Amino acid sequence: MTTVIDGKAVAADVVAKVRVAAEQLIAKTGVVPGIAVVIVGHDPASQVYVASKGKKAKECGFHSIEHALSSDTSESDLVALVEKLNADPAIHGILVQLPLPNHIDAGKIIQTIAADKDVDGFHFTNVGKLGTGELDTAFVPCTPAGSMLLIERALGRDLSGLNAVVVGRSNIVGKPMANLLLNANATVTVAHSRTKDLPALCRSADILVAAVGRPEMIKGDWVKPGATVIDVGINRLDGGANGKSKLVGDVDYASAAEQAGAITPVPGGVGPMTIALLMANTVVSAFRAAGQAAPRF
Ligand SMILES: NC(=O)C1=CN([C@@H]2O[C@H](COP(=O)(O)OP(=O)(O)OC[C@H]3O[C@@H](n4cnc5c(N)ncnc54)[C@H](OP(=O)(O)O)[C@@H]3O)[C@@H](O)[C@H]2O)C=CC1
Ligand SMILES: Nc1nc(=O)c2c([nH]1)NC[C@@H]1CN(c3ccc(C(=O)N[C@@H](CCC(=O)O)C(=O)O)cc3)C=[N+]21
Repeated sequence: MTTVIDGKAVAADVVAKVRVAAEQLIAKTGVVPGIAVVIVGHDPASQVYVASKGKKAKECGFHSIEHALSSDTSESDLVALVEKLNADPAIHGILVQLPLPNHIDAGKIIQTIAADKDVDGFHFTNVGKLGTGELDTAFVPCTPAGSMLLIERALGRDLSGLNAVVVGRSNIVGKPMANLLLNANATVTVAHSRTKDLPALCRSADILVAAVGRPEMIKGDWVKPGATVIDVGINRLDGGANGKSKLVGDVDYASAAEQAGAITPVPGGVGPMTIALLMANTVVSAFRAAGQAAPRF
């Protein structure tokens, strides 16, 4: 039987733990975890994510602020805002929603965020710590960290001896995902647009992570029977109910579910975990700022 991995339920568990941790920190030290989300421009999908981040932050008992800037905001104004947030003791986590408008150098903005408030885990310091296995003091990017929690829950054992294939090599998903799997002792292959015979490579995977951005690209006959399939893809297609767009992953769910041992749906898989791990990283940051041993998630 195929297990459908319920990312929504696991995310709700994580959020509940974050809330308890925040209450304990507040009771002990008076420090209230604070998160600032910055959005530039009016991309509708980005606005949806930013709204749900604010809502979850309130659920966790955090101090939560949002800066919505117009799409013609200059790079120097954005740098100045990030520097102000870096210096604000009430803020423990800063997230600048990506993508940014073309006239702003996203890399420059990311490196301006103080590494100890970089709850996205995109700053060089955090990338380096993940690469060298310093996970106790790193911030790990939320989507791969959330995917890893789902993998651990689905498999319930150490990953030694298992083959993992990550399709996609972006800095925000594919590469950090590969590093996490390697840290967990899986044997990892990272595939991308130049990979030869991707279907055959995917068929070798006990753990298959799809982070490609191509709707339903990975078919059932690319999936090894019994494999754990994690679909990171979020693709909006026309033709949903009531003229709305329909959300699909990078995996052809219907055919892949026939082969997989466990599989994440889209929506309701990795997406909710991303937001839950953002809350987890923020509460961890607040514990560190207060000089307290941080909880683990
Ligand atoms: N659930 C969530 O919380 C999140 C979901 N996402 C979703 O995950 C997906 C990936 O995001 P992201 O990593 O930012 O995307 P990017 O566009 O940055 O990276 C896509 C990767 O896929 C590879 N690729 C593209 N086409 C193919 C192909 N035909 N065969 C093999 N590899 C291919 C690219 O290869 P190359 O490097 O050679 O170009 C690249 O490495 C998207 O659907 C995005 O919306 C992203 C972030 C969070
Ligand atoms: N600095 C930065 N950090 C990010 O982490 C970041 C970002 N920029 N830019 C955009 C991507 C994308 N992302 C998602 C978050 C939640 C869902 C999510 O909650 N998805 C729901 C569905 C939501 C819907 O209906 O649209 C689900 O899959 O069930 C999806 C995608 C975070 N990202």
